[in-house]
Amino acid sequence: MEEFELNLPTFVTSLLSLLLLWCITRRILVKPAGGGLKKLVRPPSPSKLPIIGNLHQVGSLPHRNLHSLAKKHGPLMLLHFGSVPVLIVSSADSAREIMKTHDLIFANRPAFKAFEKLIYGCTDVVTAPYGEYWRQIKSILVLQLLSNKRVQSLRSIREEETALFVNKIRESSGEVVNLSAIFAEFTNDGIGRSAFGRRFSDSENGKKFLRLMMDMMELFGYINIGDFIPWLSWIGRVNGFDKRLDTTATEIDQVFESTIQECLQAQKDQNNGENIMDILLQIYHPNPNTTADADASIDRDTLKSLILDLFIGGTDTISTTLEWVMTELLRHPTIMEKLQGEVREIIKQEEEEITDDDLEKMHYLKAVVKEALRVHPPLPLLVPRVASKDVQIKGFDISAGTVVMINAWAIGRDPVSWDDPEKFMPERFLNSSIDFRGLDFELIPFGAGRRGCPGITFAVVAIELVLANLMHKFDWKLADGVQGKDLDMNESPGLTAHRALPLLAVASHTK
Ligand code: HEM
Repeated sequence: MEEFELNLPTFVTSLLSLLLLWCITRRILVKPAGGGLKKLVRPPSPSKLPIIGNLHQVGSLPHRNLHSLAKKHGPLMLLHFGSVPVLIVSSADSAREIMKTHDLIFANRPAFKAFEKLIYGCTDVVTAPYGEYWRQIKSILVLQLLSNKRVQSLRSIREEETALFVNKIRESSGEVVNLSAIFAEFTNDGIGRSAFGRRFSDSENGKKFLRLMMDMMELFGYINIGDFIPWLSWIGRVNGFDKRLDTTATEIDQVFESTIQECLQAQKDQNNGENIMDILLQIYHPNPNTTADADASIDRDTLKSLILDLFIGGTDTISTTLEWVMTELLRHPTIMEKLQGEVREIIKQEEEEITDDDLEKMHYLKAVVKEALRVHPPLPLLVPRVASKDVQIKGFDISAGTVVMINAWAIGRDPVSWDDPEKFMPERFLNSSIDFRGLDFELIPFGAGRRGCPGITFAVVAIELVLANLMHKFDWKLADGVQGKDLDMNESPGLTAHRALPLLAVASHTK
């Protein structure tokens, strides 16, 4: 009988090969309930490169590049950013599947390093993992800070800031004004006053905070290779990304600490009008005589991260919307005239204040804002979600851990949902019930479902009020004789899609 000899290298090699084969087949084959092996059906994918996957196809304006890819591969497309599977959703139908039918499975957010470092370990509403903690802080945000009652109570701040902003334009009547810069200052000061009771542009600390916010938004927009290819995360240490994260996080915290101390002092001196920081300090420190330090650090971090959400959510998005609304109106003078006609018909006197009740009567104004949000959603890819378990979407198998990006920019231009989608035509909304509150998936600039934006009312009232004032009090034309058709329409890279070039226009006072 031939003796069986154990050849160790051959045995180890065979064992490893079998193990590898098992891992590979396990990835692509699963056992269905009835037994047997079933091949997983993945959404179509463009071809990818080793290691980086499809990262090279994303470019600096991902919503545009992904839209072009989706035209070839379909409204559900599977890409790979390094080793991470990323599902790109580009139709209303597929978005409904993600944010309504399977909303719970897609209620999580991916944990990117920039979020973790800059937002106190993802302790805020935007980036917190789905679960009990997120539910608690979202309800604080929704019920205490962004409720209709609160939005109403912040009305005087909104109106005062709008009046200041109108004055600033009036003073530069006949001269070129940089509307992009004015909109950014307006939203920062509005949120600054609502959050801390003071205008940011007035103090050194405030100016520093604004600079840090800009750094933060830039860092959020940066693709950190380590988030997608973990074994390359050392690159962040070499290229300075990690250092920038650390420095920005430390500086933001210093500004927060001194602002909290100022607010506590102002509370003691009773010389502060109620603002969001005060409300948060009351929630976490019911006894006004105890200092915030006495409490657990999570409370203090949560407080800071909730304030950060107001800035992340409520400044860039609102100013970007205003920038694009005015861009479209300057490109379409007939639409601007029609809108001015509506506003001036409702508010007859030049010095009359525009109230929230007046806004309710301005149907064309609402249609103009909707149309601008359709073609220029400020967050064109919304905020990414992640699948918490395996699920089937429209017959395709999606694995747990897949990141999901919903291309609201592409959905707003989908000819399946919209006639003449490239045309700026507010009239399409006049006899339509389509709204942006998360029920109509062809128009989702604010997302939808559990993780949908809680700041819609806050944002929309601010945008409508500014726009109504701009239309009521001024006539507008583009600066330097630029014709509407020649206006640069490029977007800048980053999380929010601003105009690449500032919007320059000339206002003249209405007679
Ligand atoms: C034009 C203005 C705004 C736009 C276009 C916008 C858009 C969005 C989008 C697309 C999301 C993600 C939704 C999803 O995943 O389904 C979101 C989430 C969020 N927004 Fe807004 N937003 C705006 C204004 C605001 C304002 C004013 C605030 C607060 C003051 C705010 C606070 C938030 C928060 C906290 C979340 C996270 C919700 C969660 O993950 O549970 N947003 N927003």
